[in-house]
Amino acid sequence: MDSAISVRGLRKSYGDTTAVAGLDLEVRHGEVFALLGPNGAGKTTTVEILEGFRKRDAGEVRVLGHDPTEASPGWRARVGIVLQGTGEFEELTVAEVVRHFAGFYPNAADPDDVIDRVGLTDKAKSRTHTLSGGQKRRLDVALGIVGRPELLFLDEPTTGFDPAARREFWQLIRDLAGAGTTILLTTHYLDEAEALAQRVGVIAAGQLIEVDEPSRLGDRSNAPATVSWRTPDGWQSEQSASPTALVAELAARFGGEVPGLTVTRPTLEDVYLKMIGEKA
Ligand SMILES: Nc1ncnc2c1ncn2[C@@H]1O[C@H](COP(=O)(O)OP(=O)(O)OP(=O)(O)O)[C@@H](O)[C@H]1O
Repeated sequence: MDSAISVRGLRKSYGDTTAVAGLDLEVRHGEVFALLGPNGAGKTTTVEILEGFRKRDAGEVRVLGHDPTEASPGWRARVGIVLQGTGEFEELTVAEVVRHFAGFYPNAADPDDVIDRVGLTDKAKSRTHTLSGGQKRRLDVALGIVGRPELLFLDEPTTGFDPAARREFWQLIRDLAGAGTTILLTTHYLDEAEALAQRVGVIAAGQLIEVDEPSRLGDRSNAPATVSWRTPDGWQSEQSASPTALVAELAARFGGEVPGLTVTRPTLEDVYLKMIGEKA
């Protein structure tokens, strides 16, 4: 089956600065794919090329089967983009802005339903300049999904959200994914990538250096575990490739409960930081 996004050898420079240096990427239909990478790695440049907002210097790009530089209105209607900020509509209410945007699409969702899904029903009659930062981001999301896109681009969607709002937003993303929407997410929150994405790709210095499921990235699932426990002299830890055997041995040694026992493996953040550290 064709990929929703297919990129081969993508390159883009700004003067002497190489932003994207031969990047390859495949995003399957219906998956949530998270792009991770440090500041300046080339994520925004890549995503804006895929959205048809920037021209590339070289490489092949297909988004829903089309080259974004030749974007037709029909293609645009199938692609949802969550932009940051709706400053020009400050005097309109939330409901008015969402209805206005719904008018751009041939097959728009019901605006009231979209407002409800992003949790802004209480604010539907408020002017947008009175919204909090997190509420403005929810409105941005509403505008990105009102056209019922097949593919949704989300650039750092939960920056500024409180923890409860983030969980609600994650549920919205899961609902959209469950309904078959393909989602390309950029985020600096590793827990967000882990919670939402089937696969994550790490960009460093303009190239995709690894792609895998979050639980397997950097061979994380095979990494040694750290087993820690308390002894009369203080804490002790040991790295072990077979932590179950070590825990059994400790249980025998202590004759039952091992004081303060924890078994941990590297987190997604641990493997990610190691990966981009090696690349730097
Ligand atoms: N319009 C521009 N003109 C000149 N240089 C640019 C422009 N846009 C981006 N760059 C440069 O290209 C490189 C990649 O930037 P980009 O915004 O794609 O990174 P990013 O991975 O999205 O970073 P962040 O996580 O900080 O958003 C950086 O060195 C940046 O300074």
